[in-house]
Formats: sequence, C-alpha cells, structure tokens
Amino acid sequence: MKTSHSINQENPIGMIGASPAFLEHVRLLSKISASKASIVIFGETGSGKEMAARAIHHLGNNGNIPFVSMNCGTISEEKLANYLFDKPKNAALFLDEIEALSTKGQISLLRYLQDQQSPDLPKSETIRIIAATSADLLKLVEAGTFRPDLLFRLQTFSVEIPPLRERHGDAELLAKHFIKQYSAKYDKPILSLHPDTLRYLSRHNWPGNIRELANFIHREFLIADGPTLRAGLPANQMNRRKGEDRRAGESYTGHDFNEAKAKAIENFEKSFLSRLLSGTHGNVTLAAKKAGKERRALGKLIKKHGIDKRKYADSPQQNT
Ligand SMILES: Nc1ncnc2c1ncn2[C@@H]1O[C@H](COP(=O)(O)OP(=O)(O)OP(=O)(O)O)[C@@H](O)[C@H]1O
Repeated sequence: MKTSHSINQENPIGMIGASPAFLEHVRLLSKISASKASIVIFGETGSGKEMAARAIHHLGNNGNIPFVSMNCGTISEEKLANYLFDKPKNAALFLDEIEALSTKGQISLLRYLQDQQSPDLPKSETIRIIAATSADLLKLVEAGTFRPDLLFRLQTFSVEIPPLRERHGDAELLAKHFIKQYSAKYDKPILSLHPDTLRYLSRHNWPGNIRELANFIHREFLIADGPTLRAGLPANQMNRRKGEDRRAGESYTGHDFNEAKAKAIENFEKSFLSRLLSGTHGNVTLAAKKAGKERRALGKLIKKHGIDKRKYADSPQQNT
C-alpha cells in the first residue's frame, strides 16, 4: 500500500510520463519533497515546471500549507517584499521566471533566504521557495543580471525537467491522457490515435512541450469527424504561417501620413521583436538587456503585438 508520501510514478498528482528521463526526474522530486530547502526547477517553456513545483509541495506536506504562485516578470518589488517580510507564515512560494526578478527583488529574496538560516526561526514560520526558469541562470550571472549569491542560496536543490522530445514515448501517453480529459469535458466519446498521428507525436520537436501538445490535442479533438484522431501539422502552426505570410506580403497603400507611419512602426516593432526573441530563445530579460529597454516595457510591447515568446524557445541562435 502506498503512503501519502510515496509517489505514483505514472501519476504523481496528475503528472503523466513513463520514459526513463521522466521517471528519473520523478524519483528526484519525491526525494526532495520532504525537505524545506529551496529549489530551482529548470526546464523549457511548457515542460511542467509549475506542475512539478505543485507535486513537490503536495508530496511534502499533503497540501496542508498554502502554495502561492508569483510571476517574477510581473510581480512588483513591494508585493514580493510584503509577502516575504510582512508577517511570519508557513507556505510554499513558487517564483516563476526567476530570471526576471528585478535587482531590488533579488536583494529582498536574498535577505529572506539569509534570515531563514537563523536557528531561532520556528519551522512553522518558513516559506519554502520553489523557483522556476527556462533561462540559463549561470549565463545570466556571467552577464551580470542575476546575483551569484542569490543563485547559490536558492539552489540547495535543482531539478531539470527534460523537454518532451527527449521523453521517449511520453507524447503518446500524454496525448491519450488529454483525449480522456477532453472527452470528459465535452462529453464526447474517447478517440483513438491514427498511426499518422502517432508518427507525428513521436517525430515532432515540441518546442512548446506539454502545453503545445495539450493545445494540439484539444484542437484536433474538437475538429475530429470520426472515432479516430488524425492529424499532421497542427493547424495553429498553419494558421500562424498563413498569418505571417499575409503580413509579410502586406504593404500599406493609403495616403494618410499618420496611418502610414503607425503601420510602419507596427511592422518595425513586430519584426524587431521577432529577431530579438529569436536571438535569446524567447528570454525576455536577456532580450530587454540586448535592446537597452526595461524588461517591463519590453514585456508590454510583446503583449501588445500578441507575440508568444514561447515559440522562440527552440529557435537557432542569431545575432541581433
Ligand atoms: N507530466 C505532465 N502530465 C500532465 N500534464 C502536464 C504534465 N506536465 C505539464 N502538464 C501540463 O502542461 C501544461 C504546462 O505545464 P506547466 O505550466 O507546469 O509548465 P511550465 O514549465 O511551468 O510552463 P512555463 O515555462 O510557461 O511557465 C499545464 O497545463 C500542465 O498541467
């Protein structure tokens, strides 16, 4: 019989996977869950970092203490400092995109981690820090944007979630899992996977990892005609390509100066951001540094143009 601290390797609180790479990761998760020490979870976008953080939290304390999630790219320095220092609490704090933490935020977190070393601090008053990133923090330390002392304090443990393309056979397991979920959600029969789809699942590179796979299955599930899910190139990729082709061929033919200027600026911003993000594999902090802009401002610009930075995670390195 399993105890509450044991881990079901195929499904530790909903985490699906049976590849050796995934199971190794699961073993490590279960080992470190019992500790209160801080952790950094590395992994590509959509690979399951937040889910792993929740698994660590859940396995370590049965979910009895709160799990609070903050994105370092959008959280204000004040909010983070208030959360850490306002009043003592027992919680797990998930800090996503830790590489995006501002200089002041880094100092607050470092101070918090140093204070936590105090032997006088009751165990019931500790916040376990679980940080996640798709960036190479050592490179950011070298580049001078991330404090080395913070990295070393944070990284009592580190876990690297393998990208889906390295998890042999897991895409199929996950696809079946998502089909079951969508069939329950839409009250439709479960679909089987066509051999073409199976081939596609194992050959596709999955730069957006499990999030990309879930979206792909979701869409194909909804448009499937028969009892089989048959798909090749995800339509979102096709739509994106069509959209990009259309935009590339687009030229403004009106005569209004302001409209023409606005259009030219929009096109410039889009292509500039696209090149910039390709060169940093979608890392906004690094992109902001390269472009000489505030990270927050660059993030706003990326949002304004509806650009999905995740699609650049797998792009070849370019000079921008
Ligand atoms: N092993 C898994 N089994 C089932 N679902 C998973 C698994 N890993 C991730 N997912 C699902 O994939 C999606 C992306 O996962 P998650 O948000 O944890 O990724 P992430 O690495 O934190 O993403 P980001 O880098 O964008 O913050 C979520 O919907 C999550 O539920």
